Amino acid sequence: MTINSCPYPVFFPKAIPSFHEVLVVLQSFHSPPLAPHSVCLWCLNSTPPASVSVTRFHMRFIYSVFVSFLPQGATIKRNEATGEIFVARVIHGGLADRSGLLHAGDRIIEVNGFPVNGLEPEQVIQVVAKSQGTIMFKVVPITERPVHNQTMLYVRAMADYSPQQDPSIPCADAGMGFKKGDVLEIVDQTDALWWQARKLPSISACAGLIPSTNLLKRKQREFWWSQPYQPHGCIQTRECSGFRRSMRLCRRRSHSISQPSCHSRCATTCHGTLASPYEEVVRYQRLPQDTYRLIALLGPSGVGVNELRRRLIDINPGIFQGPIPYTTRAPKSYEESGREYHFTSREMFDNMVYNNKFLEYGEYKGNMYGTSIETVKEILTRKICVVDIEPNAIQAVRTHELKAYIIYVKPPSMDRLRQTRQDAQITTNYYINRPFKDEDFQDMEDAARKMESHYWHLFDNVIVNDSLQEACLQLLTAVRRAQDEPQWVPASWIRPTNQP
Ligand SMILES: Nc1ncnc2c1ncn2[C@@H]1O[C@H](COP(=O)(O)OP(=O)(O)OP(=O)(O)O)[C@@H](O)[C@H]1O
Repeated sequence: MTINSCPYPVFFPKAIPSFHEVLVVLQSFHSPPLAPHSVCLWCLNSTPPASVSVTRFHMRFIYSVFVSFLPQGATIKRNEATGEIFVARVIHGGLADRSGLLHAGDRIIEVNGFPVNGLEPEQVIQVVAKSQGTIMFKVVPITERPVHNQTMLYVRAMADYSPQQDPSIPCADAGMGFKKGDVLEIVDQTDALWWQARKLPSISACAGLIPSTNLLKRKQREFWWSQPYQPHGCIQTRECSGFRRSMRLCRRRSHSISQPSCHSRCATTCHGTLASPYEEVVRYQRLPQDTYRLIALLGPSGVGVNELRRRLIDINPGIFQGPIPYTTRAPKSYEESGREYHFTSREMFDNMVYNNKFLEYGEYKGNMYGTSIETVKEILTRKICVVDIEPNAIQAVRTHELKAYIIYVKPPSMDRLRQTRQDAQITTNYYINRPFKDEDFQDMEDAARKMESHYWHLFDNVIVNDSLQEACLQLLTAVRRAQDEPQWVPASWIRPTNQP
Protein backbone atom coordinates (compact mmCIF):
# COMPACT_ATOMS: atom_id res chain seq x y z
CA MET A 1 0.00 0.00 0.00
CA THR A 2 1.26 3.46 -0.72
CA ILE A 3 1.09 6.88 0.77
CA ASN A 4 0.01 9.63 -1.56
CA SER A 5 1.81 12.91 -1.52
CA CYS A 6 -0.36 15.87 -0.74
CA PRO A 7 -1.32 17.86 -3.81
CA TYR A 8 -2.88 20.57 -1.67
CA PRO A 9 -1.29 23.52 0.10
CA VAL A 10 0.58 22.52 3.19
CA PHE A 11 0.84 24.85 6.12
CA PHE A 12 4.33 25.29 7.47
CA PRO A 13 5.09 27.15 10.65
CA LYS A 14 6.78 30.43 9.79
CA ALA A 15 9.94 31.26 11.69
CA ILE A 16 10.13 28.76 14.50
CA PRO A 17 13.27 29.04 16.61
CA SER A 18 15.33 25.87 16.44
CA PHE A 19 14.80 25.02 20.08
CA HIS A 20 11.13 24.65 19.34
CA GLU A 21 9.64 21.37 18.42
CA VAL A 22 8.05 20.98 15.02
CA LEU A 23 4.95 18.99 14.47
CA VAL A 24 5.77 16.25 11.99
CA VAL A 25 2.26 16.21 10.68
CA LEU A 26 0.71 19.49 9.71
CA GLN A 27 -2.82 20.54 9.10
CA SER A 28 -4.16 21.24 5.64
CA PHE A 29 -7.41 20.91 3.77
CA HIS A 30 -8.33 18.16 1.40
CA SER A 31 -11.23 19.24 -0.72
CA PRO A 32 -11.46 16.26 -3.08
CA PRO A 33 -11.28 13.18 -0.86
CA LEU A 34 -8.13 11.08 -0.88
CA ALA A 35 -8.02 7.84 -2.83
CA PRO A 36 -9.06 4.76 -0.87
CA HIS A 37 -6.36 3.15 1.28
CA SER A 38 -4.19 6.25 1.23
CA VAL A 39 -2.98 8.74 3.74
CA CYS A 40 -1.55 12.19 3.51
CA LEU A 41 1.33 12.52 5.91
CA TRP A 42 1.23 16.28 5.66
CA CYS A 43 -2.32 16.98 6.59
CA LEU A 44 -2.99 13.44 7.69
CA ASN A 45 -6.40 13.22 6.24
CA SER A 46 -6.55 9.52 5.74
CA THR A 47 -8.93 6.94 4.47
CA PRO A 48 -8.09 3.99 6.68
CA PRO A 49 -6.55 1.55 6.42
CA ALA A 50 -3.37 3.13 5.16
CA SER A 51 0.16 2.21 5.91
CA VAL A 52 3.67 3.44 6.22
CA SER A 53 6.89 1.58 6.57
CA VAL A 54 8.97 2.22 9.64
CA THR A 55 12.40 0.64 9.88
CA ARG A 56 13.79 0.44 13.36
CA PHE A 57 17.37 -0.12 14.42
CA HIS A 58 17.79 -1.55 17.84
CA MET A 59 21.26 -2.72 18.80
CA ARG A 60 22.25 -4.71 15.73
CA PHE A 61 18.79 -5.98 15.12
CA ILE A 62 16.95 -4.38 12.23
CA TYR A 63 13.31 -4.93 11.55
CA SER A 64 10.61 -3.42 9.39
CA VAL A 65 6.99 -3.02 10.28
CA PHE A 66 3.84 -1.74 8.65
CA VAL A 67 1.53 0.33 10.71
CA SER A 68 -1.85 1.89 10.19
CA PHE A 69 -1.63 5.62 10.19
CA LEU A 70 -4.35 7.77 11.68
CA PRO A 71 -4.47 11.56 11.79
CA GLN A 72 -1.87 13.46 13.83
CA GLY A 73 1.52 12.28 14.99
CA ALA A 74 4.52 13.50 16.86
CA THR A 75 6.80 16.46 17.31
CA ILE A 76 10.51 16.37 16.58
CA LYS A 77 13.40 18.40 17.93
CA ARG A 78 17.14 18.70 17.37
CA ASN A 79 19.86 18.14 19.92
CA GLU A 80 21.82 21.36 19.45
CA ALA A 81 25.08 19.77 20.62
CA THR A 82 25.04 16.71 18.36
CA GLY A 83 22.65 17.78 15.60
CA GLU A 84 20.64 14.58 16.09
CA ILE A 85 16.91 14.62 15.42
CA PHE A 86 14.69 13.12 18.06
CA VAL A 87 11.01 12.48 18.49
CA ALA A 88 10.22 15.12 21.11
CA ARG A 89 6.79 13.85 22.02
CA VAL A 90 4.13 11.60 20.66
CA ILE A 91 0.68 13.10 20.53
CA HIS A 92 -1.67 10.99 22.59
CA GLY A 93 -4.33 9.25 20.50
CA GLY A 94 -2.62 10.23 17.26
CA LEU A 95 -0.92 8.42 14.47
CA ALA A 96 2.38 7.56 16.10
CA ASP A 97 0.80 6.78 19.43
CA ARG A 98 -1.64 4.32 17.92
CA SER A 99 1.05 2.63 15.87
CA GLY A 100 2.98 2.03 19.09
CA LEU A 101 6.18 2.29 17.07
CA LEU A 102 7.37 5.82 17.70
CA HIS A 103 8.21 7.01 21.19
CA ALA A 104 9.46 10.21 22.71
CA GLY A 105 13.24 10.01 22.69
CA ASP A 106 13.53 7.83 19.55
CA ARG A 107 16.24 9.10 17.23
CA ILE A 108 15.32 9.58 13.57
CA ILE A 109 18.23 8.71 11.32
CA GLU A 110 16.71 8.78 7.85
CA VAL A 111 13.52 9.70 6.10
CA ASN A 112 13.17 7.74 2.85
CA GLY A 113 16.90 7.05 2.81
CA PHE A 114 17.74 10.72 3.34
CA PRO A 115 19.99 11.25 6.39
CA VAL A 116 18.48 13.86 8.67
CA ASN A 117 21.32 14.25 11.15
CA GLY A 118 22.33 17.90 11.47
CA LEU A 119 19.21 19.21 9.76
CA GLU A 120 16.89 21.72 11.35
CA PRO A 121 13.54 20.20 12.36
CA GLU A 122 11.86 22.35 9.69
CA GLN A 123 14.20 20.88 7.06
CA VAL A 124 13.23 17.37 8.15
CA ILE A 125 9.63 18.32 7.58
CA GLN A 126 10.58 19.50 4.08
CA VAL A 127 12.16 16.11 3.40
CA VAL A 128 8.95 14.42 4.48
CA ALA A 129 6.96 16.84 2.36
CA LYS A 130 9.01 16.16 -0.76
CA SER A 131 8.78 12.38 -0.45
CA GLN A 132 6.65 10.46 -2.91
CA GLY A 133 4.88 7.18 -2.30
CA THR A 134 5.85 5.13 0.73
CA ILE A 135 7.65 7.07 3.42
CA MET A 136 10.23 5.18 5.38
CA PHE A 137 11.63 6.33 8.69
CA LYS A 138 14.82 4.80 10.06
CA VAL A 139 14.65 5.08 13.80
CA VAL A 140 16.93 4.17 16.69
CA PRO A 141 14.55 3.50 19.52
CA ILE A 142 15.13 5.00 22.92
CA THR A 143 16.54 2.31 25.17
CA GLU A 144 14.67 3.22 28.33
CA ARG A 145 11.13 4.27 27.65
CA PRO A 146 9.49 6.33 30.38
CA VAL A 147 6.79 4.43 32.18
CA HIS A 148 3.47 6.12 31.43
CA ASN A 149 1.14 6.75 34.25
CA GLN A 150 -2.14 5.70 32.74
CA THR A 151 -4.30 7.26 35.47
CA MET A 152 -6.59 9.77 33.84
CA LEU A 153 -6.83 13.12 35.49
CA TYR A 154 -9.72 15.48 34.87
CA VAL A 155 -9.45 19.15 35.66
CA ARG A 156 -11.48 22.30 35.28
CA ALA A 157 -9.49 25.17 33.82
CA MET A 158 -9.50 28.17 36.13
CA ALA A 159 -7.72 30.36 33.58
CA ASP A 160 -7.72 30.98 29.83
CA TYR A 161 -4.87 29.72 27.68
CA SER A 162 -4.00 30.28 24.03
CA PRO A 163 -1.01 28.43 22.52
CA GLN A 164 -0.86 30.94 19.67
CA GLN A 165 -0.11 33.71 22.16
CA ASP A 166 2.42 31.73 24.16
CA PRO A 167 5.94 32.22 22.84
CA SER A 168 7.29 29.56 25.18
CA ILE A 169 5.25 26.63 23.85
CA PRO A 170 7.55 24.09 22.15
CA CYS A 171 5.16 23.68 19.22
CA ALA A 172 2.17 25.99 18.86
CA ASP A 173 0.63 23.71 16.22
CA ALA A 174 0.47 20.91 18.72
CA GLY A 175 -0.95 23.20 21.44
CA MET A 176 -4.52 23.26 22.67
CA GLY A 177 -6.25 26.42 23.81
CA PHE A 178 -8.87 26.46 26.52
CA LYS A 179 -11.10 28.84 28.40
CA LYS A 180 -11.94 29.19 32.09
CA GLY A 181 -14.44 26.53 33.05
CA ASP A 182 -13.51 24.02 30.30
CA VAL A 183 -13.14 20.47 31.57
CA LEU A 184 -9.90 18.88 30.37
CA GLU A 185 -8.84 15.27 30.33
CA ILE A 186 -5.14 15.14 31.09
CA VAL A 187 -3.83 12.13 29.20
CA ASP A 188 -0.09 12.55 29.65
CA GLN A 189 1.87 14.16 32.47
CA THR A 190 5.24 12.64 31.65
CA ASP A 191 6.75 16.02 30.91
CA ALA A 192 6.93 18.25 33.96
CA LEU A 193 6.24 21.35 31.90
CA TRP A 194 3.96 20.37 29.04
CA TRP A 195 1.06 18.03 29.51
CA GLN A 196 -1.18 16.54 26.87
CA ALA A 197 -4.90 16.95 27.23
CA ARG A 198 -8.23 16.72 25.49
CA LYS A 199 -11.07 19.14 25.95
CA LEU A 200 -14.36 17.52 27.00
CA PRO A 201 -16.69 16.66 25.48
CA SER A 202 -14.12 15.65 22.89
CA ILE A 203 -14.79 14.72 19.32
CA SER A 204 -11.11 14.31 18.56
CA ALA A 205 -9.06 11.30 19.59
CA CYS A 206 -5.95 13.48 19.53
CA ALA A 207 -4.65 15.39 22.48
CA GLY A 208 -2.95 18.81 22.48
CA LEU A 209 -0.18 20.37 24.51
CA ILE A 210 -1.10 22.46 27.53
CA PRO A 211 1.09 23.93 30.27
CA SER A 212 1.37 21.84 33.43
CA THR A 213 0.01 23.24 36.70
CA ASN A 214 3.44 24.47 37.77
CA LEU A 215 4.21 26.02 34.41
CA LEU A 216 0.86 27.79 34.16
CA LYS A 217 1.24 29.10 37.70
CA ARG A 218 4.65 30.43 36.76
CA LYS A 219 3.24 32.09 33.65
CA GLN A 220 0.48 33.70 35.70
CA ARG A 221 3.03 35.03 38.18
CA GLU A 222 5.23 36.36 35.38
CA PHE A 223 2.43 37.99 33.46
CA TRP A 224 0.20 39.29 36.22
CA TRP A 225 1.41 42.82 35.57
CA SER A 226 0.33 42.67 31.94
CA GLN A 227 -3.23 41.61 32.73
CA PRO A 228 -5.96 44.23 32.56
CA TYR A 229 -6.82 45.51 36.03
CA GLN A 230 -9.64 43.60 37.61
CA PRO A 231 -11.11 44.67 40.89
CA HIS A 232 -10.35 42.44 43.84
CA GLY A 233 -12.71 39.48 43.94
CA CYS A 234 -13.62 40.21 47.53
CA ILE A 235 -14.84 43.72 46.88
CA GLN A 236 -18.44 43.73 47.90
CA THR A 237 -20.89 43.93 45.05
CA ARG A 238 -24.33 45.32 45.48
CA GLU A 239 -26.20 42.40 44.00
CA CYS A 240 -28.64 40.78 46.29
CA SER A 241 -31.72 38.71 46.42
CA GLY A 242 -33.56 36.71 48.98
CA PHE A 243 -37.05 36.36 50.25
CA ARG A 244 -36.85 38.78 53.12
CA ARG A 245 -36.50 42.30 51.88
CA SER A 246 -34.28 43.59 54.64
CA MET A 247 -31.99 40.63 54.22
CA ARG A 248 -31.78 41.40 50.50
CA LEU A 249 -31.18 45.07 51.09
CA CYS A 250 -28.61 44.49 53.79
CA ARG A 251 -26.60 42.43 51.34
CA ARG A 252 -26.91 45.17 48.78
CA ARG A 253 -25.53 47.85 51.01
CA SER A 254 -21.98 46.67 50.68
CA HIS A 255 -21.81 45.59 54.27
CA SER A 256 -22.40 41.97 53.53
CA ILE A 257 -19.56 39.60 54.18
CA SER A 258 -19.38 36.05 52.95
CA GLN A 259 -18.63 33.47 55.51
CA PRO A 260 -15.97 32.34 56.27
CA SER A 261 -14.80 35.91 56.20
CA CYS A 262 -12.96 37.33 53.27
CA HIS A 263 -9.76 37.59 55.14
CA SER A 264 -9.62 34.08 56.43
CA ARG A 265 -10.58 32.43 53.14
CA CYS A 266 -9.03 34.77 50.61
CA ALA A 267 -6.56 32.14 49.52
CA THR A 268 -9.33 30.15 47.95
CA THR A 269 -11.84 32.88 47.24
CA CYS A 270 -9.78 35.50 45.58
CA HIS A 271 -6.42 34.08 44.68
CA GLY A 272 -7.69 30.62 43.93
CA THR A 273 -7.06 31.09 40.25
CA LEU A 274 -3.46 32.06 40.89
CA ALA A 275 -3.01 29.31 43.46
CA SER A 276 -4.19 26.58 41.13
CA PRO A 277 -4.94 27.15 37.46
CA TYR A 278 -6.52 23.70 37.26
CA GLU A 279 -9.05 22.30 39.69
CA GLU A 280 -9.16 18.52 39.78
CA VAL A 281 -12.70 17.31 39.09
CA VAL A 282 -14.47 13.97 39.15
CA ARG A 283 -17.79 12.80 37.80
CA TYR A 284 -20.29 12.75 40.65
CA GLN A 285 -23.75 11.27 40.57
CA ARG A 286 -25.89 11.82 43.66
CA LEU A 287 -27.38 8.58 44.94
CA PRO A 288 -31.05 8.52 46.03
CA GLN A 289 -30.03 8.09 49.69
CA ASP A 290 -27.56 11.04 49.58
CA THR A 291 -28.55 14.48 50.79
CA TYR A 292 -29.61 16.85 48.02
CA ARG A 293 -27.19 19.23 46.39
CA LEU A 294 -27.63 22.87 47.27
CA ILE A 295 -28.96 24.97 44.41
CA ALA A 296 -27.32 28.40 44.47
CA LEU A 297 -28.58 31.13 42.13
CA LEU A 298 -26.70 34.30 41.41
CA GLY A 299 -26.81 37.11 38.93
CA PRO A 300 -26.62 40.87 38.64
CA SER A 301 -29.09 42.90 40.69
CA GLY A 302 -32.54 43.06 39.13
CA VAL A 303 -32.00 40.23 36.64
CA GLY A 304 -34.68 38.11 38.29
CA VAL A 305 -32.78 35.76 40.62
CA ASN A 306 -35.32 36.19 43.37
CA GLU A 307 -38.30 35.93 41.02
CA LEU A 308 -36.98 32.63 39.64
CA ARG A 309 -36.24 31.29 43.09
CA ARG A 310 -39.71 32.22 44.32
CA ARG A 311 -41.38 30.62 41.30
CA LEU A 312 -39.35 27.44 41.67
CA ILE A 313 -40.36 27.04 45.30
CA ASP A 314 -43.99 27.86 44.47
CA ILE A 315 -44.03 25.08 41.87
CA ASN A 316 -43.57 22.50 44.60
CA PRO A 317 -42.95 23.66 48.17
CA GLY A 318 -42.88 20.01 49.18
CA ILE A 319 -39.63 19.59 47.22
CA PHE A 320 -38.04 23.03 47.20
CA GLN A 321 -37.34 25.29 50.16
CA GLY A 322 -35.34 28.41 50.95
CA PRO A 323 -33.53 28.94 54.26
CA ILE A 324 -35.04 31.31 56.81
CA PRO A 325 -32.49 34.01 57.66
CA TYR A 326 -31.34 35.02 61.15
CA THR A 327 -31.74 38.61 62.27
CA THR A 328 -31.03 40.73 65.32
CA ARG A 329 -33.91 43.11 64.62
CA ALA A 330 -37.00 43.02 66.83
CA PRO A 331 -39.93 41.00 65.47
CA LYS A 332 -42.93 42.93 64.22
CA SER A 333 -46.31 42.21 65.75
CA TYR A 334 -47.35 39.80 63.00
CA GLU A 335 -44.00 38.03 62.75
CA GLU A 336 -43.14 34.72 64.32
CA SER A 337 -39.64 33.45 65.01
CA GLY A 338 -38.79 30.66 62.57
CA ARG A 339 -41.35 31.83 59.98
CA GLU A 340 -40.13 35.17 58.56
CA TYR A 341 -36.79 35.18 60.39
CA HIS A 342 -35.03 33.44 63.24
CA PHE A 343 -34.96 36.35 65.70
CA THR A 344 -31.87 36.31 67.81
CA SER A 345 -29.83 38.54 70.12
CA ARG A 346 -26.83 40.48 68.88
CA GLU A 347 -24.61 38.51 71.23
CA MET A 348 -25.83 35.21 69.83
CA PHE A 349 -25.46 36.50 66.27
CA ASP A 350 -21.88 37.65 66.91
CA ASN A 351 -21.15 34.28 68.39
CA MET A 352 -22.39 32.58 65.24
CA VAL A 353 -20.25 34.90 63.12
CA TYR A 354 -17.26 34.10 65.29
CA ASN A 355 -17.84 30.38 64.83
CA ASN A 356 -18.24 30.62 61.04
CA LYS A 357 -21.88 29.57 61.18
CA PHE A 358 -23.10 31.79 58.34
CA LEU A 359 -22.90 31.32 54.60
CA GLU A 360 -23.13 35.08 54.45
CA TYR A 361 -24.24 37.87 56.72
CA GLY A 362 -24.51 41.63 56.71
CA GLU A 363 -25.93 44.72 58.33
CA TYR A 364 -28.91 46.84 57.36
CA LYS A 365 -30.16 49.86 59.33
CA GLY A 366 -28.17 48.78 62.37
CA ASN A 367 -29.50 45.21 62.39
CA MET A 368 -27.65 42.06 61.39
CA TYR A 369 -28.98 39.50 58.92
CA GLY A 370 -27.45 36.16 57.97
CA THR A 371 -28.04 32.77 56.35
CA SER A 372 -26.95 29.91 58.57
CA ILE A 373 -25.05 26.94 57.14
CA GLU A 374 -26.79 24.61 59.62
CA THR A 375 -30.23 25.72 58.38
CA VAL A 376 -29.21 24.97 54.80
CA LYS A 377 -27.74 21.58 55.76
CA GLU A 378 -30.85 20.61 57.67
CA ILE A 379 -33.10 21.44 54.69
CA LEU A 380 -30.88 19.41 52.35
CA THR A 381 -31.59 16.24 54.33
CA ARG A 382 -35.29 16.59 53.44
CA LYS A 383 -35.67 18.88 50.44
CA ILE A 384 -33.79 20.72 47.75
CA CYS A 385 -32.56 23.93 49.34
CA VAL A 386 -32.51 26.91 46.97
CA VAL A 387 -30.47 29.96 47.92
CA ASP A 388 -29.46 33.12 46.16
CA ILE A 389 -25.94 34.20 46.87
CA GLU A 390 -23.47 36.97 46.33
CA PRO A 391 -20.45 36.09 44.21
CA ASN A 392 -18.25 36.37 47.28
CA ALA A 393 -20.18 33.52 48.88
CA ILE A 394 -19.42 31.14 46.03
CA GLN A 395 -16.49 29.53 47.82
CA ALA A 396 -18.53 29.16 50.99
CA VAL A 397 -21.09 26.99 49.16
CA ARG A 398 -18.60 25.02 47.06
CA THR A 399 -17.94 22.53 49.83
CA HIS A 400 -18.01 18.79 50.38
CA GLU A 401 -21.06 19.20 52.64
CA LEU A 402 -23.23 21.42 50.44
CA LYS A 403 -21.98 20.38 46.98
CA ALA A 404 -23.57 23.49 45.54
CA TYR A 405 -24.73 23.51 41.96
CA ILE A 406 -24.27 27.11 40.91
CA ILE A 407 -26.65 28.59 38.39
CA TYR A 408 -25.84 31.94 36.91
CA VAL A 409 -28.84 34.01 35.83
CA LYS A 410 -27.77 36.11 32.88
CA PRO A 411 -29.61 39.12 31.52
CA PRO A 412 -30.79 38.95 27.90
CA SER A 413 -29.90 41.70 25.39
CA MET A 414 -30.82 45.33 26.14
CA ASP A 415 -33.63 45.18 23.62
CA ARG A 416 -35.12 42.09 25.22
CA LEU A 417 -34.75 43.64 28.69
CA ARG A 418 -36.73 46.67 27.52
CA GLN A 419 -39.41 44.46 26.01
CA THR A 420 -39.77 41.91 28.80
CA ARG A 421 -39.44 44.23 31.83
CA GLN A 422 -42.09 46.77 30.75
CA ASP A 423 -44.35 45.92 33.69
CA ALA A 424 -41.58 44.87 36.10
CA GLN A 425 -40.47 46.85 39.15
CA ILE A 426 -36.94 47.29 40.42
CA THR A 427 -36.36 47.51 44.18
CA THR A 428 -34.00 50.40 44.77
CA ASN A 429 -31.46 50.65 47.56
CA TYR A 430 -33.90 53.00 49.28
CA TYR A 431 -36.55 50.33 49.57
CA ILE A 432 -38.63 51.83 46.78
CA ASN A 433 -40.19 49.89 43.93
CA ARG A 434 -40.26 51.71 40.61
CA PRO A 435 -40.32 50.79 36.90
CA PHE A 436 -36.99 49.88 35.29
CA LYS A 437 -35.08 52.63 33.44
CA ASP A 438 -32.50 52.23 30.71
CA GLU A 439 -29.75 53.04 33.26
CA ASP A 440 -30.86 50.04 35.32
CA PHE A 441 -30.49 47.78 32.31
CA GLN A 442 -27.08 49.29 31.59
CA ASP A 443 -26.01 48.71 35.23
CA MET A 444 -27.28 45.15 34.96
CA GLU A 445 -25.23 44.53 31.83
CA ASP A 446 -22.10 46.04 33.36
CA ALA A 447 -22.49 44.00 36.53
CA ALA A 448 -23.12 40.86 34.46
CA ARG A 449 -19.95 41.44 32.44
CA LYS A 450 -17.86 41.81 35.61
CA MET A 451 -19.44 38.80 37.24
CA GLU A 452 -18.85 36.65 34.19
CA SER A 453 -15.23 37.70 33.82
CA HIS A 454 -14.50 36.83 37.45
CA TYR A 455 -16.61 33.79 38.12
CA TRP A 456 -17.66 32.14 34.85
CA HIS A 457 -15.49 29.07 35.54
CA LEU A 458 -17.41 28.39 38.75
CA PHE A 459 -20.86 28.33 37.16
CA ASP A 460 -22.37 24.90 36.61
CA ASN A 461 -25.20 26.24 34.51
CA VAL A 462 -26.18 29.50 32.85
CA ILE A 463 -29.79 30.55 32.31
CA VAL A 464 -30.63 33.61 30.25
CA ASN A 465 -33.65 35.20 31.92
CA ASP A 466 -35.44 36.39 28.80
CA SER A 467 -38.93 34.95 28.87
CA LEU A 468 -39.73 34.24 32.50
CA GLN A 469 -41.66 31.11 31.67
CA GLU A 470 -38.84 29.71 29.56
CA ALA A 471 -36.27 30.60 32.23
CA CYS A 472 -38.37 28.78 34.87
CA LEU A 473 -38.48 25.67 32.71
CA GLN A 474 -34.74 25.81 32.21
CA LEU A 475 -34.27 26.21 35.94
CA LEU A 476 -36.38 23.15 36.67
CA THR A 477 -34.38 21.11 34.15
CA ALA A 478 -31.10 22.35 35.60
CA VAL A 479 -32.16 21.47 39.14
CA ARG A 480 -33.25 17.99 38.08
CA ARG A 481 -29.92 17.46 36.30
CA ALA A 482 -27.98 18.61 39.34
CA GLN A 483 -29.73 16.08 41.56
CA ASP A 484 -30.11 13.11 39.20
CA GLU A 485 -27.40 13.22 36.54
CA PRO A 486 -23.62 12.88 36.76
CA GLN A 487 -21.81 16.21 36.98
CA TRP A 488 -18.20 17.32 37.21
CA VAL A 489 -17.48 18.39 40.77
CA PRO A 490 -14.23 19.24 42.57
CA ALA A 491 -12.41 16.02 43.47
CA SER A 492 -11.95 17.35 47.02
CA TRP A 493 -15.72 17.04 47.58
CA ILE A 494 -15.51 13.32 47.02
CA ARG A 495 -12.06 12.74 48.49
CA PRO A 496 -11.92 15.45 51.15
CA THR A 497 -8.41 16.71 51.83
CA ASN A 498 -7.04 18.57 54.81
CA GLN A 499 -6.73 21.71 52.77
CA PRO A 500 -9.10 24.54 53.65
N1 LIG B 1 -37.94 37.33 32.70
C1 LIG B 1 -38.59 38.35 33.28
N2 LIG B 1 -39.51 39.02 32.58
C2 LIG B 1 -40.16 40.07 33.14
N3 LIG B 1 -39.97 40.50 34.39
C3 LIG B 1 -39.06 39.86 35.14
C4 LIG B 1 -38.33 38.75 34.63
N4 LIG B 1 -37.51 38.31 35.59
C5 LIG B 1 -37.69 39.08 36.65
N5 LIG B 1 -38.63 40.01 36.40
C6 LIG B 1 -39.10 41.08 37.28
O1 LIG B 1 -37.98 41.96 37.49
C7 LIG B 1 -38.04 42.50 38.80
C8 LIG B 1 -36.73 42.24 39.51
O2 LIG B 1 -36.62 40.83 39.72
P1 LIG B 1 -36.02 40.25 41.07
O3 LIG B 1 -36.56 40.97 42.25
O4 LIG B 1 -36.16 38.79 41.04
O5 LIG B 1 -34.52 40.68 40.87
P2 LIG B 1 -33.25 40.12 41.60
O6 LIG B 1 -32.37 39.52 40.59
O7 LIG B 1 -33.63 39.28 42.74
O8 LIG B 1 -32.55 41.44 42.04
P3 LIG B 1 -32.60 42.19 43.46
O9 LIG B 1 -32.13 41.18 44.44
O10 LIG B 1 -31.70 43.32 43.28
O11 LIG B 1 -34.02 42.56 43.68
C9 LIG B 1 -39.24 41.86 39.48
O12 LIG B 1 -40.33 42.76 39.35
C10 LIG B 1 -39.49 40.62 38.66
O13 LIG B 1 -40.84 40.22 38.70
